[in-house]
Formats: sequence, C-alpha cells, structure tokens
Amino acid sequence: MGNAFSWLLASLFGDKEARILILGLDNAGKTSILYRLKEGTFHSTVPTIGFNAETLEVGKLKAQVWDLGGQESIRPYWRSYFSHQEAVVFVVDSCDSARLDVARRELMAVLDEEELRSALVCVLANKQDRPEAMPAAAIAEALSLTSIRDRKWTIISASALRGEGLKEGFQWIAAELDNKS
Ligand SMILES: Nc1nc2c(ncn2[C@@H]2O[C@H](COP(=O)(O)OP(=O)(O)OP(=O)(O)O)[C@@H](O)[C@H]2O)c(=O)[nH]1
Ligand SMILES: [Mg+2]
Repeated sequence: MGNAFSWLLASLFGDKEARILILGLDNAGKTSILYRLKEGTFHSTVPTIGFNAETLEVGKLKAQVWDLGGQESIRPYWRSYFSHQEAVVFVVDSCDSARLDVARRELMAVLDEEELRSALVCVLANKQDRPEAMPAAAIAEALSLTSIRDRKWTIISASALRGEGLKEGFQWIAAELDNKS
C-alpha cells in the first residue's frame, strides 16, 4: 500500500525512477560511462568485479543504473539483475573489432531473456575518440541490430573520454519511456 501510494505520487509529480542496466564485454567502457554521466569527468577505472549502482539524472530522466562487470566469468551472473529493468544500455568498444562477434552473441542472449522482453535497447558505440574506431553503422551491422524486431533499439556513437553521445543515449531512453506511458 505504502509503495503503491508513493509510486502514484511519483508518477503524478514526474519523479519516477527508471531502472537501467549497462551491459557489454569487459573493457567496453561501461564504468567510465556511468561515472562520466554521474560526475561529468572521465575517471580511470579498474575492471568491475560485481557491479556499480548509481542514481543518474539526465534531463528529466531519473534512473537507477546498474553497471555490471563484463568479464566472461562474470557474465553468467548478469541475469540476476534482469527483473524490472526498463532499458539495457549495451556498450561496445568500437576499436575491438576482433570481439564484435562475441559482443553480438552476448547481446542476442540478453535479448532472448524473458525478463527483458520489453526492455528498450540502446547500443553505445564507445571510444569514438580513437582513430581506429569503427563507425556506428558498421558496428550495427556486425551486431545484426536490424534483425531486432520485437522492441525499440538504437545505436549511438559515443566517447566516455570526451563525454559525447552518452546523454543522447539516456535521452533516447527517456523519450521512449514517455511514449510508452
Ligand atoms: N579512448 C577511450 N578509452 C576509454 C573510453 N571509455 C573507456 N575507456 C578506457 O577503456 C578501459 C576500460 O574501461 P572501463 O570503463 O573500466 O570498462 P568496463 O566496460 O567497465 O569493463 P569491465 O568492468 O571489466 O566490464 C579503461 O582503460 C578506460 O579508460 C573512451 O571513450 N575512449
Ligand atoms: Mg566496469
């Protein structure tokens, strides 16, 4: 009852918190993106063992954001976080062409999960500041994004280092959530 009432108030006053997961292979830049958005600066990071969780406010979107470790041995634990998530931000290292196929398989496995069947998908093609970065269109093709038919998705060129493309990704999620409600 208390929860239902506070949710109603939150809806009325536009203070609903979305739940967003940041997923992707190790070294993609997930933690860098989370803290770039949270603090506005680019921090050095260490590989995430477990998760980081922060509340982010991007424009009018307020979200609980979970950044999970992407190492192969940790990926089986991702599914513990899948329930009640409105969106997945899937981060790709645009310079890591050798592992794009692994990234595609991991993304498709995530999209097959029942608990995430209505989650929005925003792919961030990160590290676009580097000269060897593949363009977002090539990454979209390598990830077979056009085969995704059961949900809204987008791909955005991004750089956690320069702070580019990140707000745009979260604003896209906010706009799509507004359309849904
Ligand atoms: N040049 C460049 N380097 C980046 C960018 N984003 C992240 N990095 C670097 O990429 C490396 C990995 O970044 P993390 O944010 O720790 O990656 P992660 O996806 O959280 O990795 P795991 O926690 O192991 O899953 C670090 O050395 C970052 O400094 C970017 O936009 N440009
Ligand atoms: Mg990390």
